[in-house]
Amino acid sequence: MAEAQTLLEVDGLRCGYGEAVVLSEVSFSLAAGRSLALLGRNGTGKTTLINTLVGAARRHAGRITLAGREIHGLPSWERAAAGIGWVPQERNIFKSLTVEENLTAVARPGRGPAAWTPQRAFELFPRLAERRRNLGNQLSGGEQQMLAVARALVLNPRLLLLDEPLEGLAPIIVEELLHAIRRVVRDEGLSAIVVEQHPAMVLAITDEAIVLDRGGVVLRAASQALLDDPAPLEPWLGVASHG
Ligand SMILES: Nc1ncnc2c1ncn2[C@@H]1O[C@H](COP(=O)(O)OP(=O)(O)OP(=O)(O)O)[C@@H](O)[C@H]1O
Repeated sequence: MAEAQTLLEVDGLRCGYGEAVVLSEVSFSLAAGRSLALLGRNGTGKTTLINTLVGAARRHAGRITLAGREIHGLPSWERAAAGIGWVPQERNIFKSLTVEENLTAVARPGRGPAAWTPQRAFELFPRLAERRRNLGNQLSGGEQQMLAVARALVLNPRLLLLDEPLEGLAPIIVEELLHAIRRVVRDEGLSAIVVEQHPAMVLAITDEAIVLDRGGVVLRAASQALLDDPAPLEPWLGVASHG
């Protein structure tokens, strides 16, 4: 089998905020069509890593390469144009626009029948289709999260970054979101990095996992292997590795 093409390469990344260094040396790569769970205890720098990939935190050293192109010197909007789709923890949707306007305002044409359009996003999230004329500020937290994911999808990114997409949501919504994310990353093969503190759910929808601690990557393994035997997670996530 031919080796899958590398989509994202992070090499010797040192990053943080201002003068503060949160991650001292992070290196990993992600092949096209693969998905990665980004795990780690509270405050280990998961969000900082995502923010550095999109240009919202400070890179002190190291390289970030997307599809062979160095992007670490580019401003955020150029990274988005290069194919990075970002769903931040804060779900920054437009609250004074309708659901539909949130999608049409940012949609960018993709290639082929699998390209994401507002219509396809509504098929993925029927709850959003029902609320297409509602304003962003009339949505529940779960619906806002679905809209944030849908908005990232209609930009037709090459790489989707989801920062704790399940946090604080009701169980029924978590199920719906997981189902949708699985469809997008597993069935349709969109490359993705999914941040989570609690491994069980995210391991079930990703191909591989890395764990951050002590300023770098302390573990990398296949998600299925960690589901079968979570023991390697124990030193880094403690009891969380069971849940
Ligand atoms: N804007 C900021 N300015 C300065 N320091 C920050 C900022 N945001 C986060 N930090 C610090 O960076 C460190 C890593 O935080 P980060 O949010 O990346 O961790 P995390 O693994 O995503 O944690 P969580 O699971 O709680 O979201 C923490 O010590 C935090 O206090």
